[in-house]
Amino acid sequence: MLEIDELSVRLPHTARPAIDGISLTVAENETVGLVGESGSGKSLTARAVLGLLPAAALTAGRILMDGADVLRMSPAALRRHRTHGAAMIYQDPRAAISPFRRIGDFLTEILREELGARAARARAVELLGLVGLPEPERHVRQHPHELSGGMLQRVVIAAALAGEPRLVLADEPTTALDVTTQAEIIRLLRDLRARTAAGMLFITHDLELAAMICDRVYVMYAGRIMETGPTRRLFADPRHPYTSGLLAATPRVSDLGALPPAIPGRPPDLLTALPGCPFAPRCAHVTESCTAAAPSLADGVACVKAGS
Ligand SMILES: Nc1ncnc2c1ncn2[C@@H]1O[C@H](COP(=O)(O)OP(=O)(O)OP(=O)(O)O)[C@@H](O)[C@H]1O
Repeated sequence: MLEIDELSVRLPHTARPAIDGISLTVAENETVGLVGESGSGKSLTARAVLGLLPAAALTAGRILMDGADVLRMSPAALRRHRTHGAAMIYQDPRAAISPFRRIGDFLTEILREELGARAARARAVELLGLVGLPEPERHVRQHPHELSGGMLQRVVIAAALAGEPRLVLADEPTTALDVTTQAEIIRLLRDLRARTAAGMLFITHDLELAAMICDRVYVMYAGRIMETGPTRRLFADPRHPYTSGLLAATPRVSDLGALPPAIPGRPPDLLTALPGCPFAPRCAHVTESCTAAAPSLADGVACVKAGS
């Protein structure tokens, strides 16, 4: 359904591409994780899929959605793509919905043009029921401040589902929520997956969270895919030192206050060119060949050591 083919995105006044030749697929009914630290290019990838890159960005490669290239769509095709093709669930529901608008108006905005006011309102009520809100008829008349963060995130999910999109892009959809609500939203997304044929690209910095919901995972670093594979395999047998580092650095309650080992150093910014493997400066297994040229993704891993 979604096939990203060698996508590169370069932003103005930068020394290297923010997205550097990534290839990625999502099939119908599949949930795929895109995992990595802040700044690795995850959100930019989602924006590219929606055709929402900054105007000054230079792109190469293709983003095929059911065979049509998003990077070459007409404005009319793009508009259609953003409701029925791919829809985004954003991180912070309070930032996504204007505090002055009723929930019903927020939802019908997307539907009114196609369905007319009456049918749009009925559909809004139906959608609120679909995402598990207890009193849809009442909620359409309410303002955002009358709902909790978790309820509002359900409204945002309902809005994303309004056009029955083929693909849902979920960008850190639970980061702004407390842990109980986070678990409820993950359960809802899993449940919706069983009831719709939509595929999902689930973006997170949290590998554990990705494991709860994703069939496959892509691990991204400095605009490149470092490793990819079925979630279970990736967890049981991480092959790239970055994946192992991310897993080891995930805090667990059972550690009883002991801090997990962090990956030393910071991810690189966009102002320095990186001739070799972008992870090399932080990698415990670095060899001379790592800094000479960036290893390409072969057999699911982009690493000289893991690939040998
Ligand atoms: N509109 C923009 N203008 C300039 N730089 C940008 C723009 N959008 C993103 N970037 C830069 O591109 C890089 C990738 O950003 P992106 O938001 O995709 O990362 P991310 O992995 O989603 O991180 P986060 O989890 O913090 O959102 C970062 O270095 C960021 O500063």
